[in-house]
Amino acid sequence: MIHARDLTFAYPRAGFALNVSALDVAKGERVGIIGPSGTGKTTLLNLVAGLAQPDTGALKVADHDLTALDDGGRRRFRAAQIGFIFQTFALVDYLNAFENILYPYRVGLGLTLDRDVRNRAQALAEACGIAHRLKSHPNALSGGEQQRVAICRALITQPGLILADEATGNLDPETKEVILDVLFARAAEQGATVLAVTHDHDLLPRFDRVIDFATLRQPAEQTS
Ligand SMILES: Nc1ncnc2c1ncn2[C@@H]1O[C@H](COP(=O)(O)OP(=O)(O)OP(=O)(O)O)[C@@H](O)[C@H]1O
Repeated sequence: MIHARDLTFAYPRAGFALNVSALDVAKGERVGIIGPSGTGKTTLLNLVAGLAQPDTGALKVADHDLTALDDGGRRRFRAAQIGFIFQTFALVDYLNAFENILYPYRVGLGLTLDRDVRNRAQALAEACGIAHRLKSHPNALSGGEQQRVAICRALITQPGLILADEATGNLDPETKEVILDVLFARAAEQGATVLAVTHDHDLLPRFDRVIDFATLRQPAEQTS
């Protein structure tokens, strides 16, 4: 599902350079990524999602060569393939929780919002314990509730690849387990792959494989 070779990416002004020599994740695998803050884990997820373009290297995701796609191609790839749970949630303030879950259908890109999708949104919200909050806007929701809306939004399109950036970081231990159950159950139903960054070592036994980010990342050249 994911094949990366000799990927490099830099934020020159921040003096940050990422170098991933090889990353391979099979279809249906549930892979956790651990590593210290600021080392580039989110940056790697952004590259895999096509939200950032590698400076050099090869990157194939779901049979798409991401280095060969233009902006529009990457947007269509994301809509069709990726569910991204952002560390900062990235909810839309002026939409309520239900509308936020359905957001991928607002931005078009060939997705059709019908009754099945609405029913799926309702079922996801119920499974995540936020069905009673669906009329509320993000600023009226707790951090944990916002995070669960973000998780439902990532799952609503039934993506083949779920990218999760600290997806349970704002949840209490019990809710964390419930939400991971929902995430993994939905992924299993869809045969989806999960690549999840986490600082939560209690959750690691639940993954098929855990990658220490340091083993992916070769010593970075300072670009400043
Ligand atoms: N948009 C940006 N512009 C410039 N520098 C950035 C940008 N985003 C991230 N960086 C820098 O890139 C480096 C890697 O950031 P990244 O968020 O990928 O790390 P991380 O390992 O996910 O960290 P954490 O575990 O704290 O979330 C950091 O030094 C950060 O300051």
